Amino acid sequence: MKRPAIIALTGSIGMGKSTVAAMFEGAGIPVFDADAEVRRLQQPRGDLIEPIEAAFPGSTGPGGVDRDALGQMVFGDKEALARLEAIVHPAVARARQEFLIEHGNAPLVLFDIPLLFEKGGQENVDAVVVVSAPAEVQRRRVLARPGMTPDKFAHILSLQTPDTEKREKADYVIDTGLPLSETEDAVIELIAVLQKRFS
Ligand SMILES: CC(C)(COP(=O)(O)OP(=O)(O)OC[C@H]1O[C@@H](n2cnc3c(N)ncnc32)[C@H](O)[C@@H]1O)[C@@H](O)C(=O)NCCC(=O)NCCS
Ligand SMILES: Nc1ncnc2c1ncn2[C@@H]1O[C@H](COP(=O)(O)OP(=O)(O)OP(=O)(O)O)[C@@H](O)[C@H]1O
Repeated sequence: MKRPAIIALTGSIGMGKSTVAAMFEGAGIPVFDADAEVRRLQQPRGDLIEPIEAAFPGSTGPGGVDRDALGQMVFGDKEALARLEAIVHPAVARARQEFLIEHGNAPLVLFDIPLLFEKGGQENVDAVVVVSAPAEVQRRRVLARPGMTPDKFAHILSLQTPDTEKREKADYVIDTGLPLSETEDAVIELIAVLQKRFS
């Protein structure tokens, strides 16, 4: 059965996945955003509220999952993070399958998957795009975020496949250390290459 070519977009914290995914979307490519799906499912009445509250008492409230509180419970505790992932990731996988069915006639779709290499998902996609910028650019961007500390940043980095390894494993690398307009030009060029490759 014909299905869209699945392009995975990944990259480490602050490398620009969301920004580049928005560029693909702006160019008409359907985008599945794993992180946005997690946020949706963690909102009030979302499917993940009950199981997360049961596993992490006090981590939800009237506003849904309190992500700062939950982050404090899981970042720094490998066992707790694994328990959270076991709740969240199957729900995301289901939503991704539904998305694929919904866009069954598109030639290309983009899956924005922050933990693609960490979870071995690269086997199930047709091409992998990695967003990457110099480490000092990444650091500056991430430390500018509210609530981020050098320790938290270092810890999250330690959980993620190193950028150099991601670049090596990528089919295509998008440089996000450039001015936005240059990255956007590179994205448009890449879409043309992908359309040709998967036509
Ligand atoms: C723990 C939560 C509530 C913290 O939310 P918060 O808004 O504070 O942080 P945010 O989601 O922006 O994550 C910050 C950085 O940590 C990274 N990160 C998030 N979860 C993980 C993880 N399981 N392993 C490694 N890195 C992670 C993100 O890619 C990002 O670079 C949230 O990250 C979450 O629900 N994580 C579990 C689901 C998950 O694995 N999501 C990532 C892929 S879908
Ligand atoms: N050329 C560029 N490409 C992408 N992002 C850029 C570029 N120049 C500056 N930026 C800025 O860098 C930031 C990248 O953040 P973004 O949320 O896209 O990263 P992310 O990889 O999705 O992060 P996280 O893994 O933490 O969710 C944005 O504020 C964006 O405007």
